[in-house]
Amino acid sequence: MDSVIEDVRVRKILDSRGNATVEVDILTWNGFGRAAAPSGASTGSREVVAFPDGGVDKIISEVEDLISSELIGMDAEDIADIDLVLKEIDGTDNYASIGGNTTVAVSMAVAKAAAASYNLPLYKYLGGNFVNEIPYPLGNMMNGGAHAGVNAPDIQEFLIVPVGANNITEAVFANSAVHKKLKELIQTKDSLFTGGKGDEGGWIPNVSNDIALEIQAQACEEVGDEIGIKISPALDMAASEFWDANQEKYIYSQDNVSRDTGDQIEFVKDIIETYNMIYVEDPFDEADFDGFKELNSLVGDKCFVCGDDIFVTNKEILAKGIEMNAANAIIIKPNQIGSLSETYATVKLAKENDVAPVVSHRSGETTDETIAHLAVAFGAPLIKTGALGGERIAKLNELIRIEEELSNPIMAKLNK
Ligand SMILES: O=C(O)[C@@H](CO)OP(=O)(O)O
Ligand SMILES: [Mg+2]
Repeated sequence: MDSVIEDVRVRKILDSRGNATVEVDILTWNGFGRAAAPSGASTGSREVVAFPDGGVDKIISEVEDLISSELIGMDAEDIADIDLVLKEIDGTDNYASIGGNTTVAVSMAVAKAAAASYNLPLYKYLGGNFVNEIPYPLGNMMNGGAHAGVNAPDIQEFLIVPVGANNITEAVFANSAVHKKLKELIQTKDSLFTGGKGDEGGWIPNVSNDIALEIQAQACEEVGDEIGIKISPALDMAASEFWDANQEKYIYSQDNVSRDTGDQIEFVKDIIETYNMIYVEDPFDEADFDGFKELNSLVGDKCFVCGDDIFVTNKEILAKGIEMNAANAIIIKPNQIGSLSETYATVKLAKENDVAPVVSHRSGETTDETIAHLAVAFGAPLIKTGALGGERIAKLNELIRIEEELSNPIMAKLNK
């Protein structure tokens, strides 16, 4: 009764890139939930469709009433049933008619409304009373590729993990200290540096991939020494973006170098070993399960080899990855798959097979803080949600609040 849905509202709002996205309100007898969908720039080809032709305007004019007439009267606690209803309304297998961004915003708002109906925070409603692990934040320090402009490195994201942090506050401030340090270090290498930032708040330096890697490591070391905790470098290469299928090569335009798959395996392995990288995401094209498998067998004991575009939060595709031992971590982005229950199914399969779920933002975000709760509820060891910028700190500051609420919080175990 408390959680029976009484009203559904869908509105068009801005995302951090200035594009339109949907925000959904769910009102129950005794609660309220609001969630907004993010958008990617370097998307995997097998992600569900974000919006149909006609975009958010079509959702408001044609789909909102359809959804609200089905959902009003249903119990927000029945999230899986509601997700099925959304799938039926859509009628395709990739949310092509009403958009995975629409369905995921509804699905997350429903979960938040259910939690609020019982006066519970979302992480506790979904994860139970015993959850107490806080994920380490993968902080975004420098941007290249699809998240930056011309003359930037080809590697999309130079990330860090403050692995020695004892709590989330220490962790997020370590990340912001490295971000500040990098501004100084970039200035010594790039005389034309304007202080420009990419979509996720990392700096955009006009330097080679190698120099970016060097100053990333230097910043981790210097700040780590200053504050007395270990900080490890990490990457999201988003290699599908610079894989040339015709030439069968990875094209590093900034360095004037191209590498075939064998060279790429060597190159990435060398980076991981030289810089003690704790995490490398999408080091190969999304179709290259063999490249992933090879790298994972070489470095998987000391480094998270994480699949994003390759798995697109899809349980069936992850099952193939598990069978091949292609990765030991998976990016979890609810809008890649279109609903909370499908997201959970993928997380469950990952955890059952020792594949670490890494809950993640998108490059186009809003101030929605839901993924902070999902990361804690799912027991994710890592959360990827930038380091700075209003839409990024919305999640980080929510983690600080969650940690404060927990009676015996501990940082997650990374086992690397
Ligand atoms: O590649 C990624 O992991 C994400 C987020 O960092 O980028 P996008 O949202 O553009 O896919
Ligand atoms: Mg990625």
